[in-house]
Amino acid sequence: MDTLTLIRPDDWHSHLRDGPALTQTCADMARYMGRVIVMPNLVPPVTNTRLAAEYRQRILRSMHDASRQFDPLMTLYLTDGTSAQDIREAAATDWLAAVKLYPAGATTNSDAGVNSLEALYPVLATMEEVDLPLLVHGEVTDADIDIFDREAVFIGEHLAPIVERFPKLRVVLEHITTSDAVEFVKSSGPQVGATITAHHLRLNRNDMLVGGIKPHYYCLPILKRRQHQDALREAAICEDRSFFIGTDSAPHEQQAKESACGCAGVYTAHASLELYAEVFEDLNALDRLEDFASLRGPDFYRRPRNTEQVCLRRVSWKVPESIPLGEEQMVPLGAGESLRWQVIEAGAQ
Ligand SMILES: NC(=O)N[C@@H](CC(=O)O)C(=O)O
Ligand SMILES: [Zn+2]
Ligand SMILES: [Zn+2]
Repeated sequence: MDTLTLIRPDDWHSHLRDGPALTQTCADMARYMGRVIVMPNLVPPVTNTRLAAEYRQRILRSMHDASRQFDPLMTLYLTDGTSAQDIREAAATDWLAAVKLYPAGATTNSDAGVNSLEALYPVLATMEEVDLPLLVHGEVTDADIDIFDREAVFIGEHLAPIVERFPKLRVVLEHITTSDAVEFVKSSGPQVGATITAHHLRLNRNDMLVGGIKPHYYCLPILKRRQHQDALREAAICEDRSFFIGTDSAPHEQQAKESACGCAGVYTAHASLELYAEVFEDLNALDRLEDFASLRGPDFYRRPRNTEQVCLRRVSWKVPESIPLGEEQMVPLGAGESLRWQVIEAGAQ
């Protein structure tokens, strides 16, 4: 098989950043994606509908030069101060698609995140009532919990109680990294979904740490051991439709990652579909890629499936060593390496 045609995918978890960075991130998204769930972890964070509307306008403006447009679906950043009124205002729009929970201190730009989840239960009750999904960065931040255990502990201590207490609340456990997460999602009802990134499908912690530390593989939740990677690969191609695409493409300037204290985040938007296609091919499951990338997400979010198509061609091409990010440069996943599939540009279809 030398070409692969899919209904146009969507990216259900992406960081576009702001300002000059939008030129590159939006152009990359526009090449593949019909809709993008835009993460709200700007500085300052996107905590209400007005800020989200302004951010959305900046994104739409920076798409002017892109070959085509994607539909930015915005998210609200949950804080200790989020009110039921904030939730109702968000739910009244059709472009504010979800609310994002960052435990305070868990990841990049999460200082304004939630300190006590239990204190926000009234807000979660409103979200359940108005049917606004909760997206979760699922890691505890306790200093005495090992970084490799933080997702599993979060699931047991925080996520399971939420899912039990709010049975109709739609929840997405974002960028899952462990077999514990896979098992939890499988054992929950269809209101609990999970996104899986291309880098967590392709890499494990040996890739990051053996033979020298690779700062461009450092992201949160951190890459886990091989057995967990295998569980994610199995989940991505299994019959359970709760697992779907979400790249967590997260650009950082090269200097900020190649540093004594490097930032967490991996940029994959330059080749998102190609990176997933290689994994699915390695698993002999290319026929499952469309369901994962293009169908399950809209079904979970209760939005129409896209009607356009994208076409990939089997051709070897080399990922650039670095690409622009505003005035700076960033190192994308697979920099300098060859990929086996390439999306044929929209104009050439
Ligand atoms: N995944 C990451 O390692 N980083 C993300 C934040 C996030 O999604 O946790 C970022 O914004 O850089
Ligand atoms: Zn996250
Ligand atoms: Zn993210």
